[in-house]
Amino acid sequence: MRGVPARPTGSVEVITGSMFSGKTEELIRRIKRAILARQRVQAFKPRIDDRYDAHRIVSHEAVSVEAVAVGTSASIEERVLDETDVVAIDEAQFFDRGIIEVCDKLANRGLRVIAAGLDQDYLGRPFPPMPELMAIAEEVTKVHAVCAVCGGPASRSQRLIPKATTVLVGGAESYEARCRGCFEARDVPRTEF
Ligand SMILES: Nc1ncnc2c1ncn2[C@@H]1O[C@H](COP(=O)(O)OP(=O)(O)O)[C@@H](O)[C@H]1O
Ligand SMILES: Cc1cn([C@H]2C[C@H](O)[C@@H](COP(=O)(O)O)O2)c(=O)[nH]c1=O
Ligand SMILES: [Zn+2]
Repeated sequence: MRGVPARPTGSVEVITGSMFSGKTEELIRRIKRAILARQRVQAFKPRIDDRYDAHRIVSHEAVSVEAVAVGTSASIEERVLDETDVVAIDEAQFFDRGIIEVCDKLANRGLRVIAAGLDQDYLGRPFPPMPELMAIAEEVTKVHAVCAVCGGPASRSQRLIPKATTVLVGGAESYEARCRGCFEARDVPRTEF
């Protein structure tokens, strides 16, 4: 019949924002709704993020769902089963650039891909591969935390400890959410020394 797609249309959804903005909570909410709709969901997280649980995606409020920890984007592609409807990925900023093609391919196969990750690093720079993932996504949701300094909507992650590497896994002991005005792009906190 004319106008009726031959296969289900896949899509890529990105949930992004600063730390503590509710990205993981929103990802888990979408996963739970998909399961309620009897869709088959596979969830993944990067192996590097060992903060709370190796086999679960866990929010800062300790809400969690089961997930497989993988080291590379290729391992996600290898593990996706034929019968899977939804692929959910947390901490997408920690994956290699291949994650863009993997998400694109899965969506082209008809799957719904939902990826959550930081849009900016501790200096306020775009956090690869998130910008490209956002570019190929059908839908991008930006969520905001509460600024730890002024209480306004926070879009940035302030690093609180003096470490000048892009990757530094951590939580509230190492980072706080800040708005544009309160954020300071620097490696060493002024108040610490
Ligand atoms: N500054 C903050 N702003 C908003 N939520 C915060 C803040 N600090 C802690 N939280 C908690 O973090 C939760 C969001 O956690 P989570 O979904 O894991 O965020 P993200 O994945 O974006 O880091 C909120 O529901 C709230 O309880
Ligand atoms: C800003 C920034 C963050 N990280 C790390 C810190 C956490 O382990 C994750 C973000 O987790 P969340 O679920 O968004 O709270 O990323 C980093 O390695 N480098 C950075 O610049
Ligand atoms: Zn502020």
